[in-house]
Amino acid sequence: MFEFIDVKFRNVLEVPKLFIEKGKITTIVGASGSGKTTFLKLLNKMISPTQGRILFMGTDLSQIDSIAHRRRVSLLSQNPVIFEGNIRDNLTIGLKFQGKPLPSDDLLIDILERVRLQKQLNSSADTLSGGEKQRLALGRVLLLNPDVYLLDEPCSALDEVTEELIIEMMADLVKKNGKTLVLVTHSKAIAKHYSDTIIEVIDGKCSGEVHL
Ligand SMILES: Nc1ncnc2c1ncn2[C@@H]1O[C@H](COP(=O)(O)OP(=O)(O)OP(=O)(O)O)[C@@H](O)[C@H]1O
Repeated sequence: MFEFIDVKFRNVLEVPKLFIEKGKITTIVGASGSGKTTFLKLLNKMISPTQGRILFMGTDLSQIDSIAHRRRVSLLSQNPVIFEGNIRDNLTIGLKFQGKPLPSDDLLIDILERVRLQKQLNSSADTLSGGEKQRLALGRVLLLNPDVYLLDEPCSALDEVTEELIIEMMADLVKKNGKTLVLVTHSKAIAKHYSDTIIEVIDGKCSGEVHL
């Protein structure tokens, strides 16, 4: 689905050759500051290579409209923004930006269940804990229904049990709905258990698949 050819981004990240497969789970591991977030940002065209090329379904990303691309490839950042307002507003804000019709409350409640957030749609979002905010933001991305999910440590504020449930839910989505997941995680256990491919970034260099 993605192919990296001699890619560099400034002196931050170097990816000589790499494939990311459609319909699979690819996990990115590496030390803090090694370049994992930069890798995800290249995939959804938030930044562009300063050298080399990235192909998406065979087309150079430089030839693809950035906004159209981000509708197909959604990035959930490490510290997602939670907007003023209630849970419903926060779930639907992405759809509103995209000019898409708003879903029924039943669908929104189903999304909250999938991200294991036991809150009412009308309750305020700013009093949520860090981990609850993470799950709310994941719910927002699920509603956008992209082809590719780029999740940057989506469970960093969650306990192990909830983390497992959330990753399990995402893995199910990949299997049943043919989605593609690229996941940054610090958990080697999660990486080992769920990944089809594990990629390690070491000091800004990403040389392909590793076996943990
Ligand atoms: N646009 C940029 N220009 C220059 N340097 C950058 C840019 N973006 C990030 N960096 C630097 O590149 C390095 C890698 O950053 P990145 O956020 O990709 O790391 P990371 O592996 O995701 O870290 P963490 O696990 O702590 O989130 C950092 O030292 C960061 O300061």
